Amino acid sequence: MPTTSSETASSKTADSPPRLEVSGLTVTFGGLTALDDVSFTVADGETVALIGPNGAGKTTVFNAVCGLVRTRRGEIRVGGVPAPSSTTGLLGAGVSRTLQGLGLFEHLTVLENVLVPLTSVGTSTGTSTDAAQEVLGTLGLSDLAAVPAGTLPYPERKRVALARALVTRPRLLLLDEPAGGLGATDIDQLAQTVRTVSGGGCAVLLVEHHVDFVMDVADRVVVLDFGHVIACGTPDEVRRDPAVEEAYLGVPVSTSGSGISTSSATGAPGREESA
Ligand SMILES: Nc1ncnc2c1ncn2[C@@H]1O[C@H](COP(=O)(O)OP(=O)(O)OP(=O)(O)O)[C@@H](O)[C@H]1O
Repeated sequence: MPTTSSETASSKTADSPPRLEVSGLTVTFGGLTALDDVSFTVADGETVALIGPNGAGKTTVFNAVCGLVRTRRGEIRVGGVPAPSSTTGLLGAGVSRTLQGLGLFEHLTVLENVLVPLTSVGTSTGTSTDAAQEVLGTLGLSDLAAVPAGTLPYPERKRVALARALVTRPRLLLLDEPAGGLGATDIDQLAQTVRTVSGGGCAVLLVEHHVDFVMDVADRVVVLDFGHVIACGTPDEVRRDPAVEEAYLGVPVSTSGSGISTSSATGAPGREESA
């Protein structure tokens, strides 16, 4: 069997607690079970991708980690202790996230947007500005620091949102569809940024439909379908898993090269494409 479910949905570090540990997470919305007994971990320096069809429960995992939805059962631990539920508590625990909708303050400048989380945790003005300028430089945004965020093209706005998530130097970074809406050059740059961040010891959990990007950056992939973990493993293991092909990736059309190409030309399959 190329992959298993929750048994191997964990990283292999035994000495220290995982940066993120999700155990038996169950979330319901009225009569709908959005997540059912979901378990996985993300270790320091590891990049784990959550993939699955639309409505599989990926964003609900993020919202549960951030205390935005009530969990019916299960436990979420960050660095070995129960995850805080407030924004400031999460920032204090080294947790940062981006949003699918970016959530930028469009009338504020790029620099002001990036300063927001540092203001929330009471970092001094000088230290904040230095940190913000540094992350803007890293992401190639220095020249845009004084520009209102709402006037920028989508790829730049997306980088601003990433800069805002990185400015606190997170130990756990949650990225919600970071490659969505980006072209090939921006995706390559994003992949390099993710590698640099995880190479510095940050645990990265990303939700993403862009399969090629996922297979490029992820150490492990957790596949959700209808709120269940149906597979977990390395990108190659997950690609070869028949259950994943059936639920999400579609029928393989080529097995040459380093991995399997899927029938999706966009690299962004959905539930309807796997029928
Ligand atoms: N606040 C909510 N109230 C009711 N149902 C919800 C709520 N949030 C999510 N759901 C439902 O829970 C299920 C999982 O949704 P979720 O957004 O987590 O899926 P997803 O995998 O992130 O999907 P997508 O890829 O489309 O973003 C869906 O059926 C969705 O309609």
